[in-house]
Amino acid sequence: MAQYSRVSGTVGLITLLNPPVNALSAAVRQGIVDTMDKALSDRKVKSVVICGHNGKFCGGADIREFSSPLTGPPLIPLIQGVESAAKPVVAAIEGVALGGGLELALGCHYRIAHSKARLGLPEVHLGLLPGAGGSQRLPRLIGVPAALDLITTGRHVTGAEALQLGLVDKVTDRNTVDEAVKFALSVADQPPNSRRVSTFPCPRHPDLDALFEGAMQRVRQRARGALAPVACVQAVRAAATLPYAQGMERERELMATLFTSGQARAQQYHFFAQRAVGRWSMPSGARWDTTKPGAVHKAMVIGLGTMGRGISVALVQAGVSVVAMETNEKQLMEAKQAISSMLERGAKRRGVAPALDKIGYSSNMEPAADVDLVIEAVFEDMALKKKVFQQLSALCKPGTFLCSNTSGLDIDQLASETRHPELVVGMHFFAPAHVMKLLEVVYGSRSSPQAVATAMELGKQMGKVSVAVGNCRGFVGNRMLKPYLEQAFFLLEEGTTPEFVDQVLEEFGFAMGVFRMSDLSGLDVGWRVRKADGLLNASEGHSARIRQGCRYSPLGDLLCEQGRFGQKTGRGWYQYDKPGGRVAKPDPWLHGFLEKFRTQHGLVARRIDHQEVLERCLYALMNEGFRILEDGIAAGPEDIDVIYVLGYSWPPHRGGPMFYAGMVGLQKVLERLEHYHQEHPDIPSLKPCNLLRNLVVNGSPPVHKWREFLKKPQSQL
Ligand SMILES: CCCCCCCCCCCCC[C@H](O)CC(=O)SCCNC(=O)CCNC(=O)[C@H](O)C(C)(C)COP(=O)(O)OP(=O)(O)OC[C@H]1O[C@@H](n2cnc3c(N)ncnc32)[C@H](O)[C@@H]1OP(=O)(O)O
Repeated sequence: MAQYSRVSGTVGLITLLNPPVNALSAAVRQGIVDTMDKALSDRKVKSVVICGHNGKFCGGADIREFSSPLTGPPLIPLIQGVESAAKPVVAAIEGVALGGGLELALGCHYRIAHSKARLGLPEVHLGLLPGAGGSQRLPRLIGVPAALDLITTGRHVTGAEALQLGLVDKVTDRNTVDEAVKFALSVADQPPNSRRVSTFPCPRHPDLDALFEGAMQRVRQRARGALAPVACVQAVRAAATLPYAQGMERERELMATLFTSGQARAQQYHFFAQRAVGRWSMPSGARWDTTKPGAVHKAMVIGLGTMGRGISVALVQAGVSVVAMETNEKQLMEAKQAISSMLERGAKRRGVAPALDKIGYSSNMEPAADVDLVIEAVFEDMALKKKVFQQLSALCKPGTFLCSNTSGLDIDQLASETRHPELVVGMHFFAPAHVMKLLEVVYGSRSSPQAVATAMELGKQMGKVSVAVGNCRGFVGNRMLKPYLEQAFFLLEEGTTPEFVDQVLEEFGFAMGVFRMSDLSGLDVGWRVRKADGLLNASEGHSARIRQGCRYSPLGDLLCEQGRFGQKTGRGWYQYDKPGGRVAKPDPWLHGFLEKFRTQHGLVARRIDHQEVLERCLYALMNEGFRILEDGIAAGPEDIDVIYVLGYSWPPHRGGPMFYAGMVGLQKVLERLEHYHQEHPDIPSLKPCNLLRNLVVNGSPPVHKWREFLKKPQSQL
């Protein structure tokens, strides 16, 4: 709804009221129509101010309403009504003016913003475009290049930057509503005719064709198949080339296509899923809203390889004092330099001073006695990690939380090395740790709710989306990666090439196909794990392609034996111009090697098509996702989907693997898995899991209902 009052004698003040972000729900839209009528018909009122309740102007259209038929007054004519008002209307922008919120402000005749307010048109992240005139008014107000940037990236600008762009008329550090009311008094006698943005001509640009060609190329490269960024460029082009009314018609057409697309549904699901994962729970019944996190003022990071460095930077940037520890002197010196320059670059980007005084260094564990939380980031080796946890347990003051950045080792084993296993949790960061938004917080069977709450909260403080998951090999992300990688290897054995598999996966929307990804992260990483698991040697009398009773592909091991570790050695699944090179080129040696391998093992290469690559890789991954839900390792499909989109470059416009399974149709996923499992009975990951079968038997309910079919995990406390 919206509240109305008359202030300072002649100003009609309209306050949008819909906590927490004053989204433009049907009730709010009706409220605006009613209060505008009041203000315009009250003869004492000479000008109008629109503001938002509780220091937030407006977070945009109510996204929750998009899934049902629209009711209430539509936004486009509402904004048109504000713009054509005969009395001057001023938007008082505090907190946020996003999406439809900024479009409403663009319909006002003046915009006054707090310097710290955030303004933007982030619809592109929801699979949409600014569909209430934003794509047509913004270029008219700030010019085509700046509008293209804001609309295609969805980035927020501060009030201060908005002033530079010409998006707002005035910026203040004082009370924005008071300033807007003063401003409204000062323009009360000026007819707003010349202030209607829709009547502005679009500022001329010397070479519109080149500008739009360049923009289209850039968005297509980044979009990975998403429709919205492309439609955003098309809509702005309409603003630049057509009269306003025709531009609005084009905006409507493009919006209608996006609005009804599966992509918009997927991206909106992802928006809410990112927020839902914050409401975590544990099998014990402990929950986010009943558990208080411990305070973390000072933390220690142990091991300053790539991960430890990134984690240290993320902590310092979150305002936590850090002791960064590394026993290898050379590594320590290099880390100091690298961390300082990362902090300096980050501070420059954010326009603040680098907090170099927040970090100290040590070559021994002693400082652990004085910290609230430790994050161990040493080499991925259980014996080494156990030793570190034993030492920490002896050194740390009571109550210090002990966290491991392991990417898949058993948290319970680490906890059992300490005197207080309840203080131990996994904090699985993703590289680069100061950039990537995802954090998997892993609770073991004895982790206390407070330890989980502390890690979750610390992740949030670092600007991450934290997802709480149970303890199992590989946790959620890497556990699901295993069957996906396996299928890719098997497909090579059966006749395809790394280039074809990668092409199919990249066309699907992954930033990198599985083989390019594996070259980037290093083939030796998986090799070491397989070695530790005793998988490298075939048992006597068994085929080299069977290990521990299941089909196994030794291809990765054979490459490692040749010293082909990927980008770092200049050779892997592809070849590179030098060690450390980044441009992957097909490698004739690799193709010959695959042929030889097939001959040696009596395999006849067959033609493998796009559909088979996609189905075998993705459906095996999804099937593992269903198993994870069945095992209670993830509390719901949203947890898995957020992990995959934010940590494994799953395309956001496909929602995440579990959401995508629903889009494809659970029945179809089940049938195809059954088909492939029949063809390959020695690959257990292709055997459809019970939860998937159960969901299909129950009519394939939509993803938000799946939790009803999950067994309540039993408390192990
Ligand atoms: C059949 C054919 C028809 C075709 C024609 C259709 C034409 C339709 C015309 C429609 C006109 C479209 C108009 C417009 O262009 C579209 C939009 O405006 S889309 C919305 C754009 N806005 C955003 O994307 C902002 C989203 N929100 C945020 O980024 C953040 O929430 C925030 C505002 C920056 C605040 O961040 P925080 O303080 O961190 O808080 P949270 O993020 O945790 O949010 C708190 C709480 O609020 C919920 N929420 C936030 N924004 C919205 C919203 N816009 N709608 C609904 N709910 C919102 C959020 O989910 C949290 O709640 P929780 O999920 O935790 O319960």
